Amino acid sequence: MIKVGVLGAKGRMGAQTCLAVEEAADCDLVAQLDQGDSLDALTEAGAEVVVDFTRPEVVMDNLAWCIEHGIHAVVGTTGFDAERLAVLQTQLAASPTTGVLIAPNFSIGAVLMMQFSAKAAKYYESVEIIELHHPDKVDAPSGTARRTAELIAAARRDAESGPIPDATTTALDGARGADVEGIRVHGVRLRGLIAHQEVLFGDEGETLTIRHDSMSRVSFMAGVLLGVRTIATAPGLTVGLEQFMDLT
Ligand SMILES: NC(=O)C1=CN([C@@H]2O[C@H](COP(=O)(O)OP(=O)(O)OC[C@H]3O[C@@H](n4cnc5c(N)ncnc54)[C@H](OP(=O)(O)O)[C@@H]3O)[C@@H](O)[C@H]2O)C=CC1
Ligand SMILES: O=C(O)C1=N[C@H](C(=O)O)C[C@H](O)C1
Repeated sequence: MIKVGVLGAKGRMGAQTCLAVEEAADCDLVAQLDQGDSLDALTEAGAEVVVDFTRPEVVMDNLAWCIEHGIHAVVGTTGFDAERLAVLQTQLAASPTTGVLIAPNFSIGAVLMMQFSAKAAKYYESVEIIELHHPDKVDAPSGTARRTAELIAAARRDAESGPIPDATTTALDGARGADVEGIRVHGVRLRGLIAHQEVLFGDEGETLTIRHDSMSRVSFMAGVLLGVRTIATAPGLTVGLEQFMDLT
């Protein structure tokens, strides 16, 4: 049995994760912590793996504590940039048997959407991303959109693609979205939505739209459990659930 602790257990994703871990025959939910709870409860309960769905402003402290105590971490919380990942690499170097997975999106379909988008990137002159989420989300653009843009930008660099055409010379603030490594990312916040993304590619005479929809938070749970089951075999830092999937 894998002893699992959940951070952010009272939140939307944390609560769903507690249910999924409780239902998993090979997992034992030993700690459910939220705002104000001491992390010491994790060691007291013997947690081997922590799942973090908290907030960008607290996740780094949680991870520093977990790494220091040799507890593996499966992380869905957003807010990771190159600087944060470098900090984690340094912390993990001092705890070489500990694994941390940072997964911008745990939905298998969303991972495939990102991978397909990276594959398509070199064939199209134009690309833009639209992410659509529930209005209670605190960060924009979404972690998934940022990661998708980074993967597309890397693929375009590798292919030595030219600049994306855009003749805009005057615009209202925000009209052309955020710029993530040269890729335009647009955010929608709408009651009724959960998590959705479209990646639009265009070239002379054709467009390609790759769309993914999470209609329920259950959609993230297969990925979370894959992370929980795999992380102990993957010491160090892993970014992206695709690293634990067979995508060959
Ligand atoms: N990777 C993925 O597949 C997914 C990632 N996410 C990401 O996960 C994160 C959480 O999303 P969501 O569940 O919707 O957000 P919620 O706001 O519903 O949940 C976050 C929970 O964490 C609690 N919390 C805050 N600080 C701490 C702390 N120091 N220790 C423990 N708990 C704390 C919050 O309490 P309080 O409200 O009192 O602050 C809240 O209960 C976001 O970054 C979101 O983008 C979401 C969906 C999927
Ligand atoms: O806050 C959310 O809900 C989600 N957050 C993640 C993100 O920012 O990409 C994953 C998914 O989009 C849901």
